[in-house]
Amino acid sequence: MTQPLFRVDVSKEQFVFSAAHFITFAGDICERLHGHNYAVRASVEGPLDENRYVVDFIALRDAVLAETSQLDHHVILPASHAEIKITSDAKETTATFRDRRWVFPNEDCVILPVVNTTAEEIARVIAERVMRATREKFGDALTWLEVAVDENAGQWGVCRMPWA
Ligand SMILES: Nc1nc2c(c(=O)[nH]1)N=C([C@H](O)[C@H](O)COP(=O)(O)OP(=O)(O)OP(=O)(O)O)CN2
Repeated sequence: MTQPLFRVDVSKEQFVFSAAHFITFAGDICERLHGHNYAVRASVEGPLDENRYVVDFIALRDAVLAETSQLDHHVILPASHAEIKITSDAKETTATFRDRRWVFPNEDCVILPVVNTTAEEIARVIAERVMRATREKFGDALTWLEVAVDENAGQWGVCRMPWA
């Protein structure tokens, strides 16, 4: 008989983070700076442990919250975009795209290791960081971790990472 599959999902009001960003699309269209109230859901699949848990909801919740809290009330900028260039001095962070320029106080910015600050890429970064933070506690038996980021009331970017 096939074994049942188990999963836990955490999707909390506390995970909502308000942040500003802009992306490029269709080659060379660069959005204006704008904000979203991003929502986040995280899921983990695997066998049940001795508690009959996949993982403890609370541990997963706290690991996700640690990441979303760092993004709340910040401008999210891409570290690896081909044309959006980010530089920082002691005080300010400057983003440029061709002849456009945005200048922010350093403390208002979070620069993520992404090509474009899409919901999919933000989901990947959160997933990588949550996996790193929980790997020791959750062990090796899980099959995958998924993080979903909602940019605008039902527009989700989702990243599923093998628990390898
Ligand atoms: N697969 C993806 N598609 C799009 C993404 C994304 O991250 N992944 N992102 C965008 C833009 O960021 C866009 O700004 C989305 O914001 P939204 O407010 O939903 O766009 P609208 O222009 O329709 O704004 P309204 O205020 O709702 O009119 C696009 N696609």
